[in-house]
Amino acid sequence: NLLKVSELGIETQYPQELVDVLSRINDWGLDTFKVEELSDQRPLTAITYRIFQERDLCRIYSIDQSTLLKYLLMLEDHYQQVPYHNKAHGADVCQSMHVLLNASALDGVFTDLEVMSAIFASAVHDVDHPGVTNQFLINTNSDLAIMYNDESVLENHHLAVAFKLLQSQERNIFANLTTKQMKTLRKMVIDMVLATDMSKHMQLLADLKTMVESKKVTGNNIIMLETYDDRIQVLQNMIHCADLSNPTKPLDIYMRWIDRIMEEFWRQGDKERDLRLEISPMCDRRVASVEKSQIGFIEFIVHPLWETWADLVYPDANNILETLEQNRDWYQSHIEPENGAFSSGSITHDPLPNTDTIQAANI
Ligand SMILES: COc1ccccc1COc1cc(C2=NN(C3CCCCCC3)C(=O)C2(C)C)ccc1OC
Ligand SMILES: [Zn+2]
Repeated sequence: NLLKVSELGIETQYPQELVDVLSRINDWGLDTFKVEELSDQRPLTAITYRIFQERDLCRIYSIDQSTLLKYLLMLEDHYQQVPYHNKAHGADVCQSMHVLLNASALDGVFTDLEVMSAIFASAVHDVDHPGVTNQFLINTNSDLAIMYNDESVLENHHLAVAFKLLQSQERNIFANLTTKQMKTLRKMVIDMVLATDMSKHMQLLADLKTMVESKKVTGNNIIMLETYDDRIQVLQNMIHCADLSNPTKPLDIYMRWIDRIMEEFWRQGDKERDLRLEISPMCDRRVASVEKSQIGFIEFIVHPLWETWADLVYPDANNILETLEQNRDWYQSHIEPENGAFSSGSITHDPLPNTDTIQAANI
């Protein structure tokens, strides 16, 4: 088992099972929940450590393995125990990003430093998330909203926490980077994590569509990205896709993420009710329709994004888009009847959360 610990990075009573689950590190649909169970509640450390090994980043950047483990364990401990935005979500987005980076249309496009920045950004992107939205923090005059003047409040906080944890010598995984490399990494990580603010979604998607329309590829269909702006734009959309990847995963896994996000939004709704605040859209556990929320989420946000991403990296994301559409169809055919009673012979459905509902949610 000692060998296993150094290979896995964490202690576990199930080393072989964990090695087996992590052997799917390069696959879409790796079961993050299984990793969570088998790693003794260390999914973020287990997955991120495995990805660093897979990509040989410790050798390339002279990162001491015990320093990496110390940083990852400390980072993981700074994810809060909230229903959805916890360390399992961080681990899931990190592993999803790792797979997206492997698209053959992006083969050789990004440097090792850009790849490490992307993996690091994904691992840290929601650290110390309190389980409420930016709007809630603003509406309740929270310390965080005061600190960040209502602008990308959560995303600025995640970044500050992630970089502060690097400041101790025993956890500084980037100690052996040159000053220039560190400057570049820091800028890219900031740009990627800030792009996970849902209020930037429409602009990000519009820019991605423009890029797809003017897509330039090499002879063997590899995307050409000449400027920093083009390169960071692809990485920003990539982390945004990874963050919104739950509906593109196998249905049983997708459903477990839904359970978690609904509980987190409903708890916010409970807080808003107690504070006599207006309850955010779809956050009232007494009137919520899980199926309708998912259909609105996919129709208005997730599918438009993934359809455009699939165009950019065509045909590498076709299977992902296919699973998304199958999951959408499943929810469309499983909308629960209006609280059991049928009105005169026909089922009437409220219109799906229309765009002003989505707009109202300040995305
Ligand atoms: C419109 O969507 C919903 C509304 C209320 C309940 C559930 C949904 C759909 O299910 C998910 C939603 C999210 C998110 N939704 N949003 C916001 C929330 C405000 C409303 C509109 C803008 C989107 C987020 O920032 C994240 C990414 C955390 C993440 C995973 C989900 O399912 C696995
Ligand atoms: Zn996230």
